[in-house]
Amino acid sequence: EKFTIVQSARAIPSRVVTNDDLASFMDTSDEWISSRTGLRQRHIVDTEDTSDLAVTVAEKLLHQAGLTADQLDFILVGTMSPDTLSPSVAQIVQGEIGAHNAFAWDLSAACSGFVYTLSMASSLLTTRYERGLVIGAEVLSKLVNWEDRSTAVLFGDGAAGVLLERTTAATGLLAESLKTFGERSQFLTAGQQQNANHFAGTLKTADPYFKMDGREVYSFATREVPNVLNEALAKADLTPDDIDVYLLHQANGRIISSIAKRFGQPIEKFPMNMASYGNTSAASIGILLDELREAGTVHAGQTIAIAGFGGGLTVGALIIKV
Ligand SMILES: O=C(O)C1CCN(c2ccc(-c3cc(CO)ccc3Cl)cn2)CC1
Repeated sequence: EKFTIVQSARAIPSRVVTNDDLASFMDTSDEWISSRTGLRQRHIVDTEDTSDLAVTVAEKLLHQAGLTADQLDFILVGTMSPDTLSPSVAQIVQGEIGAHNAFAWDLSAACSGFVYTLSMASSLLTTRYERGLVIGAEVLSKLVNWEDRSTAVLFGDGAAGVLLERTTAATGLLAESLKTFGERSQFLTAGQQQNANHFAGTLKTADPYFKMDGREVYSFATREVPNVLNEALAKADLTPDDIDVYLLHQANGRIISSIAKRFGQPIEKFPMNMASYGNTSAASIGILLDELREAGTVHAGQTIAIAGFGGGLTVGALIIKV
């Protein structure tokens, strides 16, 4: 399905929190965190909320493209950490930038959020619309229990996105494989809200913070990511060698290494930047893509694969001709 990635941009909070910063108030260490996860630091907001980061991304994309906001047909935001349930982050962005001709909504697919949202945008561009934004934006620091060292050390805040335009060129989505395993949803949860309505019976304890069965999510990712990559490649009639670079959700360095090994591709094709950002859920692939486009590592003419995996439990892969 034909689209071009016209621009990419990212918005990263300025505050850096290192592993040692965490160790100063939590029973953890730089050695444990970096050896088990590959993370060395993360960016944590001061007063910005998710929509502030998303607005910055949208403004950068329009400025870089020399476009005005009213030239957009849609704004889609993948997030699991919205400011509010209503308005959505996408609707706040639409209002803030004055995209009078764009419809806007959020999509919630945790760490597969960018992949699922890009797939949705591709469908919009192939059927009816000309131009839109796909943004992944997260302030996961609001969902973290900062006394739970097993999860607090893993996550970071950030946003990134792309400006997409319909095209007649042979670029865009070649194939996809999106899968959801709801029966495993309890292995990675966050944001449960309390309902104390007048008629409520016994209230279940609302747990607003991240809870993760790391072993279950780890094994899920190493099993299911190769499956969706292989399925998408088969649909595109391509082999793993045909892919120039694999952009995987930046959750954990050891997970990406084991996926690359199982998938039989050199680790050089799996760039990683989680050391700098931590796990930023729906923002992670967009941040990596923007950095790699800036460095020229990802450029026109290549065939790339992007894959998300995590909460839901969800997993998904897109094969894209850039
Ligand atoms: O080595 C250890 O003891 C532990 C072993 C468990 N680890 C994990 C496990 C899972 C995740 C993870 C999280 C999300 C949520 O966005 C999505 C996708 C993944 Cl694969 C991150 N880390 C950390 C080090």
